[in-house]
Amino acid sequence: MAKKKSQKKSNTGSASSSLRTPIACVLGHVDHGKTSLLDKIRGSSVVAKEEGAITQHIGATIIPLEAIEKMSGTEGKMHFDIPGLLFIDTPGHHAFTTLRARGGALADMAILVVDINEGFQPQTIEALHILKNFKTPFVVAATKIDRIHGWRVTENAPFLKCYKAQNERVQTDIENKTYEIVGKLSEEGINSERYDRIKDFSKNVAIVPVSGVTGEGVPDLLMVMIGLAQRYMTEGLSLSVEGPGIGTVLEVKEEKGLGTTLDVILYDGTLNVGDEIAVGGTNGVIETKVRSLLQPRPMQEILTEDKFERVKSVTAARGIKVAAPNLDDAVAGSPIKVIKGDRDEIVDSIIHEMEDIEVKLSDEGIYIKADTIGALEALSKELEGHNIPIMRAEVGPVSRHDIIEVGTVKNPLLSILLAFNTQLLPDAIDTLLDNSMKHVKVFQGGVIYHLIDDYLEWEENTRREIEKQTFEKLIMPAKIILLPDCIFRQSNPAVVGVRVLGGKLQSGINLVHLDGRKVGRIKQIKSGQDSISEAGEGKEVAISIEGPTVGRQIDVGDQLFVDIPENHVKVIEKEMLGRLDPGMKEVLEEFTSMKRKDEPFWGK
Ligand SMILES: Nc1nc2c(ncn2[C@@H]2O[C@H](COP(=O)(O)OP(=O)(O)OP(=O)(O)O)[C@@H](O)[C@H]2O)c(=O)[nH]1
Repeated sequence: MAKKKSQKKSNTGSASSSLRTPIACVLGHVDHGKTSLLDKIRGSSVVAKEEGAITQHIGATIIPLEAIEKMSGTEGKMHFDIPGLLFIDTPGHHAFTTLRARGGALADMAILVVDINEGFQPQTIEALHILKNFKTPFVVAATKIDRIHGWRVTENAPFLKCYKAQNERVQTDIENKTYEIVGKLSEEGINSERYDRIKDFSKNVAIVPVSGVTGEGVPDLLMVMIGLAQRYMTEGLSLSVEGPGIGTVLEVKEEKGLGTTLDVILYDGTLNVGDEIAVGGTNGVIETKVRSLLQPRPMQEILTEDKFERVKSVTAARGIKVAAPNLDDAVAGSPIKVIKGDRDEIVDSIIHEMEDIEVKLSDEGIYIKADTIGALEALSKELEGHNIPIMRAEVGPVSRHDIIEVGTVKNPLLSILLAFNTQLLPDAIDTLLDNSMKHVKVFQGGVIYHLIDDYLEWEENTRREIEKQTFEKLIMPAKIILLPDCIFRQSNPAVVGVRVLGGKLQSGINLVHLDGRKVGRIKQIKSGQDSISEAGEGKEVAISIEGPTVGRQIDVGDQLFVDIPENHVKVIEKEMLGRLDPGMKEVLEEFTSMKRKDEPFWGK
């Protein structure tokens, strides 16, 4: 398992007292049970811990170690320094990629949710690629085990305990389905195993069978996560509680009576009311002062008028709402830092982090836009995987200017804009309707693989259409022989019976002898009384040829080629060779070798 980037070691207290709560995100395919699992994790830990002890934060929930130990029945049996786990409340890869910190993912670890009955689906793979790109350690939760036919429910029980209580068929079913997931992960270059069979967690991804509804396996899942964090990530989790606060903006939200506020995950240091802060905005870095820090009121006080409780100071890691002036332009996913020490350096570091987009750009390619840096990166990585080149990548809504830029791209397959999770501004829509922008195509969507699939499908169809138009105009190879007893007219035009020996004979084209001498142009092809435009291999037809006289320039038994122009040969050899039938290919080879006898590079 990859380690997170190491962070500055804390200089306060012992290692154990300075470990912060690891931040976890839940990812996976639509409907595979992300929300249910998160709810279950929150719900069962509320049960496990006495009322009020579980802390619901802004945008996140902390599951304290004590609650995890109680659920799994491991209290006092093992020693952990990790204080618990902080789960980001919004599941899905959009949240994951938006939440950035230190140029990577904010989440220290992740749960990849896979419905055990459905297995890997497109978004599972997409999520896996994102986790791989960010080098985020993860655990696979194989959900919906309670849907396996014959499953005996033992609510919220550890997995192994309830696994033993199942009949043999159910056990075999789980084994097989788990190994299907192992197989899929292996295709992606990842070793994995059911968690209880893993000896070295640094080399294998753990798969924990769970139910987000009946709760089996949830204690095991949490234990595995705590264990992983404790054993492999402690360096990245060291924390200077007393240092200036650093966090990531989860959401920019308008709140009644408070104006624009920021929901922030504070992952390092302390944030106080009155602190000066810097945060990334659409028009540069915003510098402002914390007016208030707010957290949700405890359950029992929910009926009071004010839904938030004010606090003076908070320390990492936790979710908190920040109220301050001038936050309207703040951007979700941007860093937020307490200004202490060198102001310019802090502002620069925010600018740098906001601009630090890892997208490989090409000289020729499509345009992409997304609502956040993380989303842009995730999209670009997936495009890279499909070998789709990107010329430009930007954060923000699609503007008129963007459409005009795309409009300058001449290649019809690349005058494309993919807008991921971001809107088209009204002037962009107007511009798209303009006649001069007819070749510009915009794809919009909120699911990366849908967006890419839509584009690829369109691209394939358009490419085929363009090829069809090009190929329809091409003169194709053909070789014919003049048949005996079929001279219908000597000349002006000569009308003769021929058999097509190979290729496709078209009217309106020129014929040459096998040595290249010119013969004349086919005026018409007739099959019986019908005039036809082309004749394939084996067909016997009558053709009228302008130019030659039978008995002089041509005669019975002569074999003739269609004279293919040089630029047509180029296109056929480059683009169509794979699609030519063997007879046509053979004729093309004969024809080009005749042409290349004197000019080796003819048609190349
Ligand atoms: N029986 C059973 N049903 C489950 C389980 N997990 C989820 N479901 C059901 O599956 C459906 C989808 O679950 P969600 O938790 O909403 O899935 P999700 O991945 O969050 O879905 P999106 O937010 O739409 O991506 C719901 O009807 C859940 O009740 C499970 O472990 N067991």
